[in-house]
Amino acid sequence: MSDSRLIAPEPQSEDFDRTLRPQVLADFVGQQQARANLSVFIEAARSRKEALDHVLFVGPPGLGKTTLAQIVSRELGVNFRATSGPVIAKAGDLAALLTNLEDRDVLFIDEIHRLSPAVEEILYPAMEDFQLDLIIGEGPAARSVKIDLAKFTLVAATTRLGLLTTPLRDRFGIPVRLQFYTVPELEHIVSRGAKMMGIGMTPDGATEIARRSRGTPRVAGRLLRRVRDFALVEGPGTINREVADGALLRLEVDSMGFDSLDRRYMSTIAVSFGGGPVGIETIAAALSEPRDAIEEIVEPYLIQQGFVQRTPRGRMLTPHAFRHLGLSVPNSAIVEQPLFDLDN
Ligand SMILES: Nc1ncnc2c1ncn2[C@@H]1O[C@H](COP(=O)(O)OP(=O)(O)OP(=O)(O)O)[C@@H](O)[C@H]1O
Ligand SMILES: [Mg+2]
Repeated sequence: MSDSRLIAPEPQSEDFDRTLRPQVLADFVGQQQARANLSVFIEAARSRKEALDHVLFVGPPGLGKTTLAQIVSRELGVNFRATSGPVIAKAGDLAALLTNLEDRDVLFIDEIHRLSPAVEEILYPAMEDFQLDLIIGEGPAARSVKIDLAKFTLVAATTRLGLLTTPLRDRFGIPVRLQFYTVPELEHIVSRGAKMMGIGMTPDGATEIARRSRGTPRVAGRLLRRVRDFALVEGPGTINREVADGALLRLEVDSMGFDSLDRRYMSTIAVSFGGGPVGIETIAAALSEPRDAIEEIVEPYLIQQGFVQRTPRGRMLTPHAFRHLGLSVPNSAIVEQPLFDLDN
């Protein structure tokens, strides 16, 4: 996926993430249910002076998984150590991290679905019994040693729950699924961001950006920054609806917040495959984009908005998508009931 994709929810270099990142649970907008539950569990763990149960954050990129992980450790008042699945190459790497933890510390593993199986094996007893089972040496001289670990909290994040093994999934006492944000929630985030950047913004300006942020705070922040540039250089210096709309159109973010890849995805299915059903591999090949990126980044929002459906026979466009593309709705686009959400 190209790095220049403006509304790409994955982090990009010039992100001003750090300044806008909420630091405490109370400043974290949206995800109401997740927030309410977390605050109870955190409070309980704190008052018992025990480690919080292991937490798994699941959801599309840019919804706040990393932010929440940091907030959890801050609210617990413990150390935060961060790593990620692909970085932990060997069992020994994880062992080194685990043995350095203190009681109740948070170990954050991002992209946990990308842990190697050998490393995952180490994690099971560590999570369950706070023990490391290591094999030292090889062949007949090999022996296993058990090392006691501090009672830590593993906080993990994944965009692909479906890629986690069941035993790993089952070891998280607190699974938290993050949802796309509503427009009012994103308005709140965008207004707060504008304030922090010291730029004026009218309520309708905030609404316009919020509506076109694909339900994703990271996208909202990025659009805000681009719109601010237009407002300062070519506009009235304040972000109102006209400025936001003009800027976003020039950035090829359409009225629904879809960008050129979203539109290419939908028009490929519409034009080349008669609206579907068509398999994900075929779509990926037609778009010359990696399948993972399409499944992780493009599809979740289009599905949530009801523009695409996952059916047992492949992806299908809904009438909304045809209308959005300005195409007539073919008879074949009858709404099929999705079997169930295959969960990535
Ligand atoms: N609820 C929120 N309120 C305000 N800003 C938020 C909120 N959630 C996320 N953000 C902002 O969105 C950006 C992305 O958040 P974060 O990095 O936590 O996402 P993520 O889910 O970890 O993404 P990825 O899957 O790519 O790692 C950050 O700049 C963060 O400040
Ligand atoms: Mg993250």
